[in-house]
Amino acid sequence: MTAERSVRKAGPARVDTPQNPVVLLADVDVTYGTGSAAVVALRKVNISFTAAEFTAVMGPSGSGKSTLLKCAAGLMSPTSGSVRLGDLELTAMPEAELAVVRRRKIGFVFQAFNLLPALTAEENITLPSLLDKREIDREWLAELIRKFGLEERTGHRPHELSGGQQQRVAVCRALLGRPDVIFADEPTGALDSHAGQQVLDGLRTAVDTMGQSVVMVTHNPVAAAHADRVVFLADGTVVDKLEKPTSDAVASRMNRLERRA
Ligand SMILES: Nc1ncnc2c1ncn2[C@@H]1O[C@H](COP(=O)(O)OP(=O)(O)OP(=O)(O)O)[C@@H](O)[C@H]1O
Repeated sequence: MTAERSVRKAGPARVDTPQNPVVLLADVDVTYGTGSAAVVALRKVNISFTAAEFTAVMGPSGSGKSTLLKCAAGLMSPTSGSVRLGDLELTAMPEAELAVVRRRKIGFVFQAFNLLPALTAEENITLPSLLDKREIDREWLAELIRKFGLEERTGHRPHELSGGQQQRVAVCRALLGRPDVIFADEPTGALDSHAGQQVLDGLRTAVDTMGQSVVMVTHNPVAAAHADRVVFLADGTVVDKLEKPTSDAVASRMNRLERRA
């Protein structure tokens, strides 16, 4: 059986949540290494992410943000607990099946853009769909290019684009396949504030007008203030949440956590 055909449905959810979550982590623990070298990176994390919701994940260095993102995106398996994407249980799913799930259902945006230098902006945007032998929705592609202000740049290669334009290409690439969720790891970390603002506005628009679920790790309170809520981690545990965050409120909670760390 091909990996595509064998992507399994999970059993009933173990945790009730008010809305149908796109991603649900239940009792997730992650320990790196063993014995005296063991590092506990996540402890009993319970969290869900829903459609049309923009979540920022914050916390001091080493608090477990990247580990949380990797588990939620099926890039690593937790030591124990459950990670569900819709009705798919990702833990213990064989890697070949996970790769298909990631390709079809998850969009990624990284700090370092990760564009292929030899390809034009448009080729970078369409590459994952082509590799997956999916037909390109040309209308959707044109709409994304327009929304992200890249009409004059589709034929340019990454080195001919500004950092902000490169990241907008990466966001379009993530959105083209209409993923269930987009995970963004410090998407504005390498950008100046104006370029960062454009990328964040694009993600915000994707949430508001396309019902996209976006989960973003950031160190920047101004970036986090674009989200609907901020989840704060400390020592591998969710210690706080802030709805409708302002950058001042986020900065003050982060100060408190950093003093504690
Ligand atoms: N591969 C690994 N092997 C051992 N320990 C690891 C590994 N990856 C992460 N850790 C440890 O797990 C903990 C959580 O790391 P993680 O990278 O998730 O934190 P973070 O909040 O993303 O940090 P930062 O903000 O500095 O990127 C840290 O103590 C880190 O040293």
